[in-house]
Amino acid sequence: MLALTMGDPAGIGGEIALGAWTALREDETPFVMLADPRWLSGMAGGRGIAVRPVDSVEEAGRVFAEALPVLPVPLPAPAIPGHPNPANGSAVTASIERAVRLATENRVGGIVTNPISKIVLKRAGFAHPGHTEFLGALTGQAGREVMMLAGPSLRVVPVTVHLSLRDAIDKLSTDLIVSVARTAAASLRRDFGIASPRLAVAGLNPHAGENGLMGEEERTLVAPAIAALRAEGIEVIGPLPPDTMFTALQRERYDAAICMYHDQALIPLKTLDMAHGVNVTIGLDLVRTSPDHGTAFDIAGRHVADPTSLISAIRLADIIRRNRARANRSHA
Ligand SMILES: NC(=O)c1ccc[n+]([C@@H]2O[C@H](COP(=O)([O-])OP(=O)(O)OC[C@H]3O[C@@H](n4cnc5c(N)ncnc54)[C@H](O)[C@@H]3O)[C@@H](O)[C@H]2O)c1
Ligand SMILES: N[C@H](C(=O)O)[C@H](O)COP(=O)(O)O
Repeated sequence: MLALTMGDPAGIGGEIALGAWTALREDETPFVMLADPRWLSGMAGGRGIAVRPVDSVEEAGRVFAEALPVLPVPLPAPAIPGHPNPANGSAVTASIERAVRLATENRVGGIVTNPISKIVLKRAGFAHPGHTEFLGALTGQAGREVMMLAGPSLRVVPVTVHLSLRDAIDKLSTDLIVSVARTAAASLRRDFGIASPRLAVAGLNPHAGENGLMGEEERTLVAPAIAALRAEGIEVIGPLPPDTMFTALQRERYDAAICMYHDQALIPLKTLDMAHGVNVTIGLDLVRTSPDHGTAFDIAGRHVADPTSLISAIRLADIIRRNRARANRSHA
């Protein structure tokens, strides 16, 4: 059993959750949603989908084939599609907190999060840049969390995440590149079952600096990180020119691309296959995945949102849960 959070109730989270339940109800990956059942029922009625408030994870397991089970998290204000309201921020974060608690108490095998709006939550007093950092704090493992986005033909791991480009470049360091890449290699082994992971590290500048002609960071920051990783026995190539490292031919050479900033990583991933991309938090004991898109306020309420990325996220959370259980058994 997995726990699915509510996300911003003015976004597409409810719609795609109903779509995911329809696709997965006969599957072996049941989930329970932590949300306001009245909000979900309002959306589900017109689509002939049943939503069932439940009191426990066990009850959720019993009803999953017939109805989308919901552990109630009441919304303080009405949810209007496309019009986010910071007054609902407390319920959005409560849903995440309860899901994490269920996971840390081993009542669920992992959590899948629906998209939140960072700016709306900030207006509601939320102190974290996004889920990734919030989950580190909630699990008592702050600083270990790393973002990976995984698609059918590419995995990317940004070294810096929700920062302006200027701040991201200032934050880059050899130590940070090494620690993020190390976490990625460990996750590829434990979560994705790749015994000898191959990493590719991107340069920061055009042409990966071209020997200092277009920037020094490849020589001063990235190359020393690659040397340190190789010294630890990790297979690494780079610094690669960022404009060509995502071609089909280049992608054959590695299992994950370590990227210097958010868009260097996420643009190729989402352009190649947004529907099947999944955001995975690696480095924590918690299993957490999420669709690779946001709240999509522009289409919320129209019932045109594609649930494929959420379905992929639920399936991947279950795969990671199983891979970790297998790895733990073989180490026992
Ligand atoms: N995991 C998360 O919580 C997460 C991830 C990304 C963005 N966000 C948040 O989402 C908000 C909106 O961000 P954005 O506009 O940059 O990105 P977005 O992914 O919400 O939307 C970008 C475009 O893609 C479309 N789109 C997104 N998901 C779709 C789906 N499932 N089916 C069909 N079309 C879809 C949208 O309609 C929009 O045109 C921001 O507040 C951001 O913070 C949250
Ligand atoms: N950077 C992610 C994306 O653009 O898809 C996203 O904002 C999610 O961040 P969290 O998982 O930390 O909320």
